[in-house]
Amino acid sequence: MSPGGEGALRRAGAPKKQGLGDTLARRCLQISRPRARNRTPSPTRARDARSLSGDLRREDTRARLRGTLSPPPPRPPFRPFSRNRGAECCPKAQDLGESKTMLARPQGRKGDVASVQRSGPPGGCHGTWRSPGLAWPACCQTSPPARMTPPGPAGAHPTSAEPLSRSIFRKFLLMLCSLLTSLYVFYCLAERCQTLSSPVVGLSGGGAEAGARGRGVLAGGPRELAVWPAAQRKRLLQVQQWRRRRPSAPRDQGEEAAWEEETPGLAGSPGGSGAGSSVTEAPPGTLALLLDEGSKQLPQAIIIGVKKGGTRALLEFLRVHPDVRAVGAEPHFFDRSYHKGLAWYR
Ligand SMILES: Nc1ncnc2c1ncn2[C@@H]1O[C@H](COP(=O)(O)OS(=O)(=O)O)[C@@H](OP(=O)(O)O)[C@H]1O
Repeated sequence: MSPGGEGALRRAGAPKKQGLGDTLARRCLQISRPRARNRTPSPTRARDARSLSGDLRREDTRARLRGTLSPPPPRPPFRPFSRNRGAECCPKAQDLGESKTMLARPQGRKGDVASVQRSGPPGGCHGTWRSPGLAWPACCQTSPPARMTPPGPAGAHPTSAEPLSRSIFRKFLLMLCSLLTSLYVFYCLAERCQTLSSPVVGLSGGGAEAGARGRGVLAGGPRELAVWPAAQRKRLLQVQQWRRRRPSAPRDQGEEAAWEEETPGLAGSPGGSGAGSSVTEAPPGTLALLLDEGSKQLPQAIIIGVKKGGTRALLEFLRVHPDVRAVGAEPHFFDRSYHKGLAWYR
């Protein structure tokens, strides 16, 4: 309304209204007129604004008493996963009929309460406040709502008991899994140790049990043989072959001696290597072979070569054969230790 609007109305002879509308119009004119000229705040304008808001409140109260203004709608019952959760949180918004506006268009999926929570303001409110002339409700700015737990019996805010128990349950599950895993690893290690310590016992194979198995050296068979180191495995195979090739019966002295000549290093023991043999009855070279001590025989072949002539490679190739037994390092007998004699060389 223009500054001269009131005078024009009076000149036109309009009846002077003493109601609230007239008062409001006059107040508005009084406030807007100096604002157009001078924008500096003055105590008079502040007083006018305060009295205007007081008038508005009084008018609102009168209207309520007269029943012209509808009473605020009742609050809906609590629904934990309802879309109107923002409105429940913000009773001010509900009073103003803005509950739908507050929940309009969250950033996440439609109806997703979690996404609605995420799209709220830093104060913790659920929705997006779309009314330009209204400020955020006080409850949204001061008290962010707890998660989707229902309120307590006294109507208090929901507590964080449920997430706490869930995290404890998760930790318990994690601990249980780690405990089971460590137990399984421990069991596997124990079984492995047991498997490694058994072949010496299997060598004896004494009595009827060994007889039932025939002439096997290892009680556990190839499974046990596989876990042994390569050198010992080869020794065991040698012993096994020696036992197979050895004539069992009848054993006359001549045949035995001939066979021992044929297989030096493996034979040469009066102890029985037959079906009922035990560790004590095994040929003397067997345990020594298993313990990698050697049988103190002179070599049957010697590799001679110049430095960098590939002698090491030749030795390794020959060592692969189960019937060949070679020394680990170069003995250097002929050039360094010849004076020590053949006893040392054996
Ligand atoms: N089959 C074959 N063909 C060609 N070259 C071979 C072969 N076998 C071994 N080599 C090479 O021989 C070198 C090692 O020889 P030696 O084992 O006699 O060396 S040593 O003197 O015993 O240390 C060593 O050479 P370098 O690697 O230069 O030291 C081996 O690579």
